[in-house]
Amino acid sequence: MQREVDVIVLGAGPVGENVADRVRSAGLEVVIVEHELVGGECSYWACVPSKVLLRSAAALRAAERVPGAAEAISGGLDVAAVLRRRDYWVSDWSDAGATEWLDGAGIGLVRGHGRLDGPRRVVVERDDADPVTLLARHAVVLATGSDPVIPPIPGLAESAPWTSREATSVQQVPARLAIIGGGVVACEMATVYAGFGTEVTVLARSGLLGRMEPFVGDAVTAGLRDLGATVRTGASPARVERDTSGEVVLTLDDGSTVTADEVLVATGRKPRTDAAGLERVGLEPGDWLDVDDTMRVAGVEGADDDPWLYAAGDVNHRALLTHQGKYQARAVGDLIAARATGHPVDTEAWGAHVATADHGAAPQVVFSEPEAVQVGPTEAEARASGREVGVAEVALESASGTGIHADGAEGRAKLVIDASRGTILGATFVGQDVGELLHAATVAIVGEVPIDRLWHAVPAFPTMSEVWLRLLEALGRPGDAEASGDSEASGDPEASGDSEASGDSDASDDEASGDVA
Ligand SMILES: Cc1cc2nc3c(=O)[nH]c(=O)nc-3n(C[C@H](O)[C@H](O)[C@H](O)COP(=O)(O)OP(=O)(O)OC[C@H]3O[C@@H](n4cnc5c(N)ncnc54)[C@H](O)[C@@H]3O)c2cc1C
Ligand SMILES: NC(=O)c1ccc[n+]([C@@H]2O[C@H](COP(=O)([O-])OP(=O)(O)OC[C@H]3O[C@@H](n4cnc5c(N)ncnc54)[C@H](O)[C@@H]3O)[C@@H](O)[C@H]2O)c1
Repeated sequence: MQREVDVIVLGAGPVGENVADRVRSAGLEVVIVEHELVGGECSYWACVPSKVLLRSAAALRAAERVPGAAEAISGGLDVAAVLRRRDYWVSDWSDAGATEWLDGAGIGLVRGHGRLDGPRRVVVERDDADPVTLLARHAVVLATGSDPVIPPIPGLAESAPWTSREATSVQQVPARLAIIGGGVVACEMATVYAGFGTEVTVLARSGLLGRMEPFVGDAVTAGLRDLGATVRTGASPARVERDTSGEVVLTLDDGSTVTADEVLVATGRKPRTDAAGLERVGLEPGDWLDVDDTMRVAGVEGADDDPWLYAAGDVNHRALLTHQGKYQARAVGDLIAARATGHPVDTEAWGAHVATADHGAAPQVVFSEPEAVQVGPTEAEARASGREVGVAEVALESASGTGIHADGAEGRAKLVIDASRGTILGATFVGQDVGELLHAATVAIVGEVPIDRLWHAVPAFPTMSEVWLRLLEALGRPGDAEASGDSEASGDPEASGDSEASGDSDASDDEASGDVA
């Protein structure tokens, strides 16, 4: 069977769905191919279940930190209720609702495994029917996502390790969980399971969250230890074995052992391109797909003057984040539609048909204990790029809203500045509920808002956002002779109560630094 449509999208994760939605909204005929669940990794085994599993314990901890609310707590976390809430959010791993949405949007669905079979041609192998060949009049978009990597540690693959899938779809919570890795999945899952009362051991070969500012890893290490988790940095498993009793024994490179009921591998991702027919268009199966800012795949045989193959989301490795993949999807979907319908194409930086923000303006929230968020480069990355860099770093509790939010709240905030242009390059926050502080930083970076103008963006009193004011103070008032080298940031003169929690000026002085190098 053969069918011709305007656009074929391979993979119905959040990214594929958004590409299909954009081209369909422009009036094109689109078919999406999915071999598992419509909604993809994010909806059933990643973002959604992980955040639901994290939320209940975070809410409980938040209440414990506020006198008056704390006294009302009459028990511990109800893990069964948390799992039930997770089951609701993943629709019991049914994609009936998602397919209904596709139907309503006029997007065709072909269930089965799709692979490229030449230019503009996709073959879909189906379980319950003959293969179907799809031909695209305009474009094929690969949105096939990524899979977890299982590193070649002797015995690991044979020990029935968990990946993020088992960790997020758990029905029986293990008493002991060893986690290999120190990245985002490791930190979030350590937070989940420590919150459940599991004995968690994190084995990180370097520090935690090593791609963020160094103080982030320190804060999350301390936060996880406060939850009762063991965090071992500089620890690498040399051998893993599941013994006859079902226990997993990890022998580390220093000869010590860790025994657990399950071992979670959280050591990064690989592209789902090994069985996508890449070899039929001159690409290497198993590789990440190299794309330009319009998501056009580089190196496609015979497509130099006639682009037709695009890749968006995890599979292009620009940013392994749902929101960033969906942003790419909007850009490429609109680009394909514009080209197909003869409308102007805007591929200049920050234009409608490019994903410019992937370079240096992609925000990430790590929902660990405490939360850790970042947009743009770290100080080290900015310096390595050869820019003239300034920094401001203050304690989160220098804003009195932080202390009101939760007793004993602590955290840090840092801005990385392009000192020659007077704009923000990067921002990092760590502390309870800092996720909601991040978008202001993203807006300032994308908008290239001059720091002098940011003094007029007044954060409301007494919100945690007043930490922005503390950061500006650390950089110095516009026109101050020695503005940017000032290492003193004042606390909040309105604050009262315990100086450590409220951001009293004395408390914050030695916590703040402004520096231009
Ligand atoms: C535990 C965990 C938590 C996460 N939490 C967050 C978070 O909080 N926020 C965030 O922004 N990101 C988070 N991420 C990352 C996020 O899940 C991914 O960035 C996102 O899922 C990528 O979307 P995608 O559509 O590119 O790929 P996917 O969601 O993986 O979807 C790809 C789809 O393509 C299908 N497919 C693949 N190959 C074929 C083929 N040949 N034929 C047919 N169908 C195919 C797959 O079955 C799948 O449905 C998390 C990741 C993990 C592992
Ligand atoms: N909240 C969020 O935004 C969120 C949550 C979860 C995952 N994600 C995305 O999913 C992606 C995957 O997350 P991840 O945590 O698997 O990857 P990661 O790249 O964040 O971390 C991988 C970790 O594994 C370690 N590692 C790698 N190889 C190893 C080996 N052989 N032995 C021991 N340790 C090893 C690394 O040092 C690192 O600490 C991330 O890129 C992230 O963007 C996002």
